[in-house]
Amino acid sequence: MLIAENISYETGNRMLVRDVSFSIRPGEMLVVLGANGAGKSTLLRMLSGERKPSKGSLTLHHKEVSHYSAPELALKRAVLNQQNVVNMAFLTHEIVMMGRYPHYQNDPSLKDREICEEVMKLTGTTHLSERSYLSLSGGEQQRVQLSRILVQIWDVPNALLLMDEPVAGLDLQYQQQTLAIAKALSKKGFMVISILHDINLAAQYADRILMLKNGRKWYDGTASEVLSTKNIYEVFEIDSDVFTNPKTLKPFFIPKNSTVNLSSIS
Ligand SMILES: Nc1ncnc2c1ncn2[C@@H]1O[C@H](COP(=O)(O)OP(=O)(O)OP(=O)(O)O)[C@@H](O)[C@H]1O
Repeated sequence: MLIAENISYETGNRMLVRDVSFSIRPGEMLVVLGANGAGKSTLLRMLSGERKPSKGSLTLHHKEVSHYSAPELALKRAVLNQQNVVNMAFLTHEIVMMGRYPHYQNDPSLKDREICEEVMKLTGTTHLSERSYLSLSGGEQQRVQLSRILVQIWDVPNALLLMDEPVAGLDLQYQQQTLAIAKALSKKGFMVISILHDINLAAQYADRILMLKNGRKWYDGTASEVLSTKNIYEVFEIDSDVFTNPKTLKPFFIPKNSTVNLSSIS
């Protein structure tokens, strides 16, 4: 279980995240929504252990995240960042195997190789295996990075999977596929926390949604509880209609035309 109690992050006299509390159990998928600059990535960096909260308590499986060593954390949680910079011409399968580094000393075992094969099949990247990572398209690179973090925790019970905009740059099929994989892993016992910008995808996949505004937790609940026209306006300053999808009974969001003043264009 991951429990955040009043965690804040301050840098240069600026509070980027303020007094956020929530918890997530194995089996749950939590989506974090909020406008640009709301503090979503900063929150995720605290959850991953990359940044230590300036205040508050953050425990993973009953132990403060900051008390885990880096190798210990690598065996408990995996992080898909917004940007993954790779400068060297690694082959795709080598990038994926990097996710297994925490699991072996010198050479990967048969199990490590089998996990990589299985995950690459799942993410539709097997055919890219022998290609140079640098020659891949943006969406293909994103799927390879997803594979890398999935192999890291594939065989770890109750692992924490953190994803910062995992569907950015993916086509419609792979957006659905990526979130379906994340959801299936949560049902298998993972704790999944993902930042998304697409409200309808959030409604479709999240067990719970955390809405952030100005670094604070604004709303926390199921899609039906938090995704209303009023709440969306408060958090994103956008007018919308929110209907109930008759098939899924989940909220369905349609934005209204932007009210931005375009007179300087005409
Ligand atoms: N090291 C830093 N020093 C000062 N300000 C920072 C620092 N890192 C982030 N910020 C600011 O903190 C705020 C929150 O940033 P963060 O990346 O967490 O937002 P976000 O919600 O993930 O945004 P986006 O949707 O644009 O990715 C932003 O205004 C950002 O400019």
